[in-house]
Amino acid sequence: MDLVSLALALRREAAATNERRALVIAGERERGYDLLESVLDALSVGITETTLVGPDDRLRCEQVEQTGADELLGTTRELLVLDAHADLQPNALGMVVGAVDGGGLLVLLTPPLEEWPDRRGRFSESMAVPPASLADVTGRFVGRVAETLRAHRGIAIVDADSETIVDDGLVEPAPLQLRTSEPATPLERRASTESPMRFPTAAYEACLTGDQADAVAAMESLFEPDRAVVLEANRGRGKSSAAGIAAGCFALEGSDVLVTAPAARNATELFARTREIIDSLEREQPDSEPAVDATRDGLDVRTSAGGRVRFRDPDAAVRTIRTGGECSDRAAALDPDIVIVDEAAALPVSTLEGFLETDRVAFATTIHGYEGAGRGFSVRFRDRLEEASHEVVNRSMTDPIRYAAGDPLEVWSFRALGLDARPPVAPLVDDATPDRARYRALEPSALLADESLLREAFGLLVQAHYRTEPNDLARLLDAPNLTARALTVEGHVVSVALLASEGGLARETRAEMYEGGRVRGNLLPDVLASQLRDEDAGEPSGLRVVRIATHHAARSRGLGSALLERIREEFGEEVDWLGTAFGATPGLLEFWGDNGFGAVHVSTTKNAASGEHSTFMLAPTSERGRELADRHAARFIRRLPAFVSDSLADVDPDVIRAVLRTVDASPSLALSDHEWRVVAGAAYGPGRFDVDPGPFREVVCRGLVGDSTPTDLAAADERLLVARVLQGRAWESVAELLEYHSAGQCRRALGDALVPLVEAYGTDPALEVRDRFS
Ligand SMILES: CC(=O)SCCNC(=O)CCNC(=O)[C@H](O)C(C)(C)COP(=O)(O)OP(=O)(O)OC[C@H]1O[C@@H](n2cnc3c(N)ncnc32)[C@H](O)[C@@H]1OP(=O)(O)O
Ligand SMILES: Nc1ncnc2c1ncn2[C@@H]1O[C@H](COP(=O)(O)OP(=O)(O)OP(=O)(O)O)[C@@H](O)[C@H]1O
Repeated sequence: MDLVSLALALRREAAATNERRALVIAGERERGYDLLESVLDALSVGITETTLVGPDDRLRCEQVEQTGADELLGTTRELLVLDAHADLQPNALGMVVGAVDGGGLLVLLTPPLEEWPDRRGRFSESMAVPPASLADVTGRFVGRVAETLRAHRGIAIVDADSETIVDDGLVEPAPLQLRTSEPATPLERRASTESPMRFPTAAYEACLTGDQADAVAAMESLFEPDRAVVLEANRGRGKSSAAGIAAGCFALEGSDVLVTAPAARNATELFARTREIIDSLEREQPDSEPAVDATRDGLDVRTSAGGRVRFRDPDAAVRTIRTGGECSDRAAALDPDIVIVDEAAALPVSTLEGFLETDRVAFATTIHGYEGAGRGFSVRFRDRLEEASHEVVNRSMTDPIRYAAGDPLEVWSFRALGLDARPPVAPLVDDATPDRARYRALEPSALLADESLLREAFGLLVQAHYRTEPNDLARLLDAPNLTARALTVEGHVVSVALLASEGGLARETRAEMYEGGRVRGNLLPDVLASQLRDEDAGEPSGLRVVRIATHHAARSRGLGSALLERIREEFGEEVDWLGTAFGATPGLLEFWGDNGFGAVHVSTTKNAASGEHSTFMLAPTSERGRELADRHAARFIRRLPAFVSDSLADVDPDVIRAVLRTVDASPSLALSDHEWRVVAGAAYGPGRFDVDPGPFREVVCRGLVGDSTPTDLAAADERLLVARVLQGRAWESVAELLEYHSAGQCRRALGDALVPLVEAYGTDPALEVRDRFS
């Protein structure tokens, strides 16, 4: 068989099964393009159905760079060509495979497969983090891709240089078994369930799979108040469409449905289904007005029953819900009846929480995305959803829509990119304890040799962290600055940490950082040098815990702490410090604080993904590390009063309290006699905080920094001291935030909260004031 016949045979097979096939053309690049041209001529796929992903615009079709492959998300092509000669971006590979339609073909242009792992492209360069260089970056990830291409079905491999077919990739599917009965249609499936059908039958006729019908049926529960529906699915299972069909049905009933998603373009499929169902049902009613698109982009659809489906970006959507009818913006003023959040996993948890203020809400979320295997939704938001008053209806969707179940390219890409990596099932680890656990390194070679170890370790990292992507798997295997450690029980991973070497930088690199230049990796030295203006911060060497996770079935038993302890034992002699940076929550700050990490900085802006401010922490392991940590802790407490009232004024007071508690330094307190009289006057007498906040801030910092907080200070007092004194929030907003009846009550409470601080630190003039008023 020649290459053209092979390509035609692959396409035929793909079309017959509604699966996808891949053709790898491996060899010299120009030769590969020559062969590709002949394949394209023979396949005669339309230009609009073909895309080349690669560095040069060489074919007569759309072309995008690998770094721009996210344009393909949510779209499909019959033919996708990925030119991986000069570079392979792991995330792009995932997105490209995801965009091949059922019946379609993926063509990969690669160097000779045996040489491919030795090539270094832009992605490899991005892993050359100083002091390491490109020569230290390995090619294991590409080796894994090549090996899995060889091993998986449905993937043909052609040697372009010798023009030989190494593997024809044909699966030769058995002819379809004669079925004794036709499977139920989505409508029949819905009709066969016990619950009465509340959407019109057309809604179920519009569904493409039984799973989708189940999802639409779950959405019917939003007819009742206090319901939250969660639709979880891999990509391309039709969850957005299910939500769109349901939105249309509610609007046909006269409801106002607000749809939100990270970006308007994410909502196009949803609105397409909404419009289809509304158009089809309104056409049946002779005297009805047609659905009106009030906006040019089609993201506002109305029905003759007065219903509406409209898009708002997430922040505007939350504002709409919070302000309800009191909003001055007329368009936003309408309080929606139902809110649908699409691609919820890509939104910050703080934004998601805002949607819980509405009583009928649906979240559609991707489990294994091609752009990332993010599970932020399940990791962080699930608990909060369970605590809310809504009754939660969960549906997961597994039947793919764009191609048949069991499609070989999905199986291959999930394996090669770790997209379906999962932690061990709970029963395997739920009796894990620190003394039964074994500490082990997860060397790349060991991970490659043991697929189940790799799946468990990477799966745990994915599950624990919002947006762990194929790029992260590649980094784990190839980046010279990264390493991983785990605790296992009976061979199963129960706790895992990803570690990055940082610091140990040459003088020139440090100077570059200090002068604002971009130096790869080295997050902590970079923040300390470029933002906190410490040119020497990159000199000591350190180990940053990039990510740590304990299996959810074994948390709070000391495993995470034990893992950190073992890491400290192993690396303590080699490095000067351990460090970490993460989206600050009170619980996590407590975990790190208990493990000897002290905060030295909090980012001035929120992390776009987590919606939280990052905290930077150090735990010294040598004298040099101690000097670095002490210097930054001392500077941190010095700048705290001004810093918190400025950049951190909107942060949750509990986060600020937790940050302060971890700081490894004690602020000095040098108020003048007069200043002490002012503070004591507000604590015991008619004095006022707002006429001279400076001395109060110093006293409160002294009280809340470190772990020697006066014991009679209650948590509620601490919150008030943070919100009013340190953050400088107005009385009214503090009263509202902390649920005081009035600003006046809040004022009086502040006086009381100051008392333990004056008792603990006040000098004689302060005590004289106290005695005078008591
Ligand atoms: C750089 C980073 O990776 S930061 C991100 C850390 N990872 C995650 O958030 C992933 C999800 N969480 C986890 O996997 C785990 O909770 C870890 C890794 C944070 C802690 O692992 P564990 O094995 O539970 O740690 P360990 O048992 O030693 O300590 C638990 C203590 O940490 C604190 N803690 C940790 N996380 C939380 C939290 N989310 N909320 C409240 N307290 C917490 C508590 O003090 C807890 O003790 P408690 O349960 O008695 O109240
Ligand atoms: N009921 C339907 N009618 C017509 N087309 C549909 C239907 N359901 C899904 N599709 C098509 O299948 C593809 C995947 O559907 P959809 O975008 O709803 O899935 P998804 O699970 O949200 O996937 P993704 O996460 O990739 O957005 C889309 O191209 C969509 O047009």
